[in-house]
Amino acid sequence: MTTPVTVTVTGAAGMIGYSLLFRTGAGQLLGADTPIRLRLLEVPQAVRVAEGVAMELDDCAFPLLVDVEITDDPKVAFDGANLAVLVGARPRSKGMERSDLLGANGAIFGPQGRAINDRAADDVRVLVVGNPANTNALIAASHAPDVPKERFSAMTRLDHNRAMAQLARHVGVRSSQVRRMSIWGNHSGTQYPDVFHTVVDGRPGAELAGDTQWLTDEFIPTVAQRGAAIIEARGASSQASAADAAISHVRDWFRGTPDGDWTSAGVWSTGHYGVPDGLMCSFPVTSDGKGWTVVDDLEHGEFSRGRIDASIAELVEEREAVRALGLI
Ligand SMILES: NC(=O)c1ccc[n+]([C@@H]2O[C@H](COP(=O)([O-])OP(=O)(O)OC[C@H]3O[C@@H](n4cnc5c(N)ncnc54)[C@H](O)[C@@H]3O)[C@@H](O)[C@H]2O)c1
Ligand SMILES: O=C(O)C[C@H](O)C(=O)O
Repeated sequence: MTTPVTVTVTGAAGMIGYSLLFRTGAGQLLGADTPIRLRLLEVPQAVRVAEGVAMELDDCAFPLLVDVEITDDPKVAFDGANLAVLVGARPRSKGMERSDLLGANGAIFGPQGRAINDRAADDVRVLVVGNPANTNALIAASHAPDVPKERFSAMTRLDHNRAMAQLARHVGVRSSQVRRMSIWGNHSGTQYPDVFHTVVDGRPGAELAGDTQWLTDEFIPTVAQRGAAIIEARGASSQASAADAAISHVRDWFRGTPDGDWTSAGVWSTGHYGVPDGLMCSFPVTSDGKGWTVVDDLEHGEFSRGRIDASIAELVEEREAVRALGLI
């Protein structure tokens, strides 16, 4: 049997964890040929719930699931991790300012970044799901100086999938007929879902983008505000779709994106498209199974550029805020 891959999941007792862990056990994260050793990290008061989740994982008798360990200690959780999926985060509570939220999450993602640096396997890759995902990823990466920055990514795959579904519905095709969607910027209301470079049922998406009213009044706000709309409808944030997006993100990262297509992920910027260095910014990306590569040379008109710049400005603001708090 192949050597098991050690996967650490934080926030294992939470809602996304409850979807993600069972699909992981079933082999959907890394493929049906890869045995997995799971390490679950939770805060002390949620360890008992995580133990219950682990009991249910046992009861599935997943052939690929070699072992499940639960801990409240990041050093133990990330020991030997080949993949870390950082889901656990501090949600925004009533009356909490954005800077309070960034500060509270900094206190989580800083120490976790440090523990990944000190304890994880040499080939560790880290996906940050917990919000604010881009800036949490930036904080974690900043505390892991020995881990190459390109091994960290922030999840914008849910936005990507939402954009594919909305575009497919608008055109009247299946989402499998939409290729080359791109999410630019931050996983927030300022994100820019870009249809200009899509190919829809073999036709250039730029033709559809001619319908500026649909783009501006429907498509962009629907995608960018979808998380809030789900919270309003369910009374809880996206759970199954977020777990599904995490699965797709990891699968493409480890097994490669399909030929002729790309996906979207928040990655460490190194000057692509004029984005300042060292921001965890969403770009269109491909993977050869070893790592992400930003898709180069896409041209942007004024409409797109203005929106991309607005989202980058927000990422810069968040970086300044966590810098001012001494978190990076
Ligand atoms: N990037 C995205 O597209 C996306 C989509 C949906 C949700 N999210 C975010 O994902 C996060 C988790 O969502 P959820 O619905 O599972 O929330 P949840 O509140 O149900 O679960 C979060 C879990 O994290 C745990 N946790 C908190 N601090 C921790 C720490 N220091 N170490 C380990 N575990 C810790 C909590 O105890 C809780 O069990 C939230 O921040 C949410 O906003 C991101
Ligand atoms: O949890 C949220 O605030 C929303 C979430 O990031 C989402 O996009 O569904």
